Amino acid sequence: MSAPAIELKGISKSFGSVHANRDIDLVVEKGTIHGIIGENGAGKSTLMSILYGFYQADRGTIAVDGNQVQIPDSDAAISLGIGMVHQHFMLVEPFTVLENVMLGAEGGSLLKRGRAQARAELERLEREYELNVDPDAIVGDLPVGLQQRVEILKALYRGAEILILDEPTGVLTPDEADHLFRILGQLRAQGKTVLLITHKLREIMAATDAVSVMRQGEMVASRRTAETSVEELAELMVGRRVLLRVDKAPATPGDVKLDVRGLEVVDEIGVRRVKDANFQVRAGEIVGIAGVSGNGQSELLEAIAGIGPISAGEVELVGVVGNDSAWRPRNGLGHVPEDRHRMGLVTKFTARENTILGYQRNQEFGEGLMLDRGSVLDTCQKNMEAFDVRPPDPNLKAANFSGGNQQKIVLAREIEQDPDVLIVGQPTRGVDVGAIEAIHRRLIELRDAGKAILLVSVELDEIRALSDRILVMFAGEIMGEVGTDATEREIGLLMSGVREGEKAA
Ligand SMILES: Nc1ncnc2c1ncn2[C@@H]1O[C@H](COP(=O)(O)OP(=O)(O)OP(=O)(O)O)[C@@H](O)[C@H]1O
Repeated sequence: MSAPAIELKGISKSFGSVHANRDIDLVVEKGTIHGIIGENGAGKSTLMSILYGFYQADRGTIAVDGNQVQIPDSDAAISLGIGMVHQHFMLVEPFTVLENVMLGAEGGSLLKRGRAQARAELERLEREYELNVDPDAIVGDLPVGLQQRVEILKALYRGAEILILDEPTGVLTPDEADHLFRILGQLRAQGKTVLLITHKLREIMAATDAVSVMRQGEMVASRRTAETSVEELAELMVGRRVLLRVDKAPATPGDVKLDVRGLEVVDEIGVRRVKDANFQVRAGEIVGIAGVSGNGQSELLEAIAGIGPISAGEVELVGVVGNDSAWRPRNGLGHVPEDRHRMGLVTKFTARENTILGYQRNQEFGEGLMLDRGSVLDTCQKNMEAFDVRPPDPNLKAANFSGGNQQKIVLAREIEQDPDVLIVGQPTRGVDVGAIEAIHRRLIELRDAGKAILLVSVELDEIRALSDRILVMFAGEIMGEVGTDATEREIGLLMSGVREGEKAA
């Protein structure tokens, strides 16, 4: 048997007092897809960053193909055949696909190939791995699924034999995710090795050969995928049994709290993103909006939250305290935006500062221009406890929390303000199974306490588990409403733009 593609021994890494990685051993066999799972903040991204030369381990050794190596920077990783597909792509948007693939590969013999040869090589890679993208397309114009392919092509162009993917499906539609897994299968068939970080245990079960589990900086288990189950993996990750379904009593809806009438959103180039949306959300119910991402849900959510344009129609918060002011967060409307980096957090600010983002004018945080620092700190600590934010350090910059813990900071801020109406976009994106259980339970508690909740999620399972009624959006239009007993197929048809009566036609 050949040497493992990667063998890590005793890898440790601390950031101040945080032991992000403790004495980690890991063996990844060549020609396999190896999953890495673990709670938010378990240390997965840190470990992969060490392997890619972003961070240096404090202790421990790395062997690639049986040879012990040093990886001082990402150039060293690339020359060892290690490629990384980042969660947030590192592409130059105004450049073409070909230019992006060539960029940074200029140094060595790669550029000497010249542009024509580079194009030929790119086209060969595209054919070999089903990675079709137009080499002359401008990267900024491509949807995220295709941008991700460019990242993969870029790594392969540099000769990657080992590919690290950090939560690659978080931003993809289900079709794009399926295609990605076909590509990963092709890579494996050609003898390449894939390291896949994901929170989606179903993806682990469907796509990987082996899986390793991290918890609080340690590697706690490795399994062959065929010999484990979703339940066992969930328990290994969080150290306790996890309820993988949501228990809830039927809703008892009260008065209408959110009334959306004839809402239209037209974007700056004249495309109707939301078409004549009409619906209501009552106190004590969760209304879910299902749909493949990019079908107008984001624009709808932003229009209702008062941060996106409304071209026609009305959004009324009925009988909600302070509804006369234009300042939405004080009006009893909480908003968890879909994109926590763009809208939910200021990553340069500390967790404490992020606790009052958008709420800084609330009286409890001080009068006029004077902030009551004690009260802000107290709220931050309470929020961190309620949502199990790790580490519970109010003075840590938002950027230095793991992705899932950043999400918890945003959720805590919006939910703990006790709004009458809560609109929530992708609440569990990048969040681990244990935290998903807690977030789902909290949303149900809020519903049962009489809050009106509008939920947008591209995870159909999540929509079905939480919602009392489901609206399905397609191409900006609400195609129909279904109850919680609707089958996946029924919802799937509406999601692809087919109404019940239209099937025969
Ligand atoms: N640059 C940094 N400075 C300080 N602390 C950091 C830094 N990078 C990571 N950490 C801390 O190290 C720990 C591990 O974080 P890491 O991002 O590796 O977790 P993760 O398993 O990838 O989590 P997630 O699933 O939420 O993305 C966390 O407690 C995090 O706050």
